[in-house]
Amino acid sequence: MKMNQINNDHSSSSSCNGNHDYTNIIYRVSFTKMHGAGNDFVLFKREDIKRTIVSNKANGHGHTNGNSNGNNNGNGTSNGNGNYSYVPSLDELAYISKSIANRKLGVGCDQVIIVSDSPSSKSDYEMLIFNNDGSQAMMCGNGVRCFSKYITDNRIPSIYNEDGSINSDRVYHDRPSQRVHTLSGIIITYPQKQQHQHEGVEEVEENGKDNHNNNHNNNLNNNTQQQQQLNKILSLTKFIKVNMGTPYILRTNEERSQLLVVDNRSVMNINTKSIHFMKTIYVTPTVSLRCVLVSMGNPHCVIFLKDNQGSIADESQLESMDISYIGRKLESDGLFIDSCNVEFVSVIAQNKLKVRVWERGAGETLACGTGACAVAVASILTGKSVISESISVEMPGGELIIDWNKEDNKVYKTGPATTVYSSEVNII
Ligand SMILES: N[C@@H](CCC[C@H](N)C(=O)O)C(=O)O
Repeated sequence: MKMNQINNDHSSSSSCNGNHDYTNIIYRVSFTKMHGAGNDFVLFKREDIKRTIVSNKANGHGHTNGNSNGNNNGNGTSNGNGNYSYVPSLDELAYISKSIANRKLGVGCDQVIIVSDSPSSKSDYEMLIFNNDGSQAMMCGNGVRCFSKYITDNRIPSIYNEDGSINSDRVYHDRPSQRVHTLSGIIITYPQKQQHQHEGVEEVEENGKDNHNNNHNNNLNNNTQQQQQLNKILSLTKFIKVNMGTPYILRTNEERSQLLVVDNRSVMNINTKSIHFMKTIYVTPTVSLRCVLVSMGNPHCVIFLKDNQGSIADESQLESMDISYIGRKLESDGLFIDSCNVEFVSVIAQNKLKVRVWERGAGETLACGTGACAVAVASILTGKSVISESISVEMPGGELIIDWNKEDNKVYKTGPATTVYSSEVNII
């Protein structure tokens, strides 16, 4: 479920009797740029996309209308000047995401995250994810923390009340947890759980209400201003905990055909025998790698450098090694049912791992949330880490804390979500 072929003709022109006909679609999107440990995102609500169609075909003069082109019949209502707020198709979302994610011609990001209404009362919101190559992703661990902060900061109401009834007045309720529908199932975030770093720092009201006399006021104002600035800085980053669900063994193409398994994954727990997930993969005719294959809702191929000494690099070379060659090679290896993300790991201590990631559809990123979970699970399964304690996964952009809970067999991840700025972008 990775690639959505982008099949849009977003502009067209033809020449007949010397006349030049054209139709152009222009999208305007209000967005927020965020990142989670350096894995960067552009977030917006589905309804924040406005579309204008500019055409001279109807009367030979410049003309705008609200009709969509042949491939994408979006629905919408015009405000009279050709600007349309409407429901874009999945093809259009892929096209828009790829354009926005372009680091030279757009805003630039690893993934685009689109906030949508939940498809059922079982969840509160829906999160759509597109990699920067325009392919749709099933899950994004860093993205879901940013999603959760974006919902809370912008007080975006769910269309469902907590009891499952329709929230017809669209009233926002702060919830201790948010159920986020993704292509790989429902992920639960805990937006108010401040953990690590800024825990316990008090926030004051913006207008500093408790000023009583003038002398006192100046000091208080200074303090209040400082405090307000601190609040602003603190509110830019929040530490959010996420229940990332159950880890799975990732099945290969061969296994799927041999075992006739319908799904490309099967559930795993701490007792899972290593035979199921350890694989030897040839990256050249003479170089093979021992990998652990894990699904955290999306596919991961975890390579511990210490298990592959002499093959690609020593553990001490993690920071300097070129991961793009093997990353690309594995991403497109026929072994995988739908490509994969690749993690390169150095074990610093029992529960401290250093990781670099090659993401399918995005290349090397500064961090990967699902990747950090997959690495922690792989480390426990292969006896390098212990399950009863938190595992620190350090990536080039920051640290994520992972806990695999033996009781419910779920993986919990805590890490930062940071707001960078909000703006608007045109896509032509
Ligand atoms: N950065 C992500 C994962 C994004 C999707 C991935 N590239 C895929 O296609 O599976 C994360 O933080 O998990």
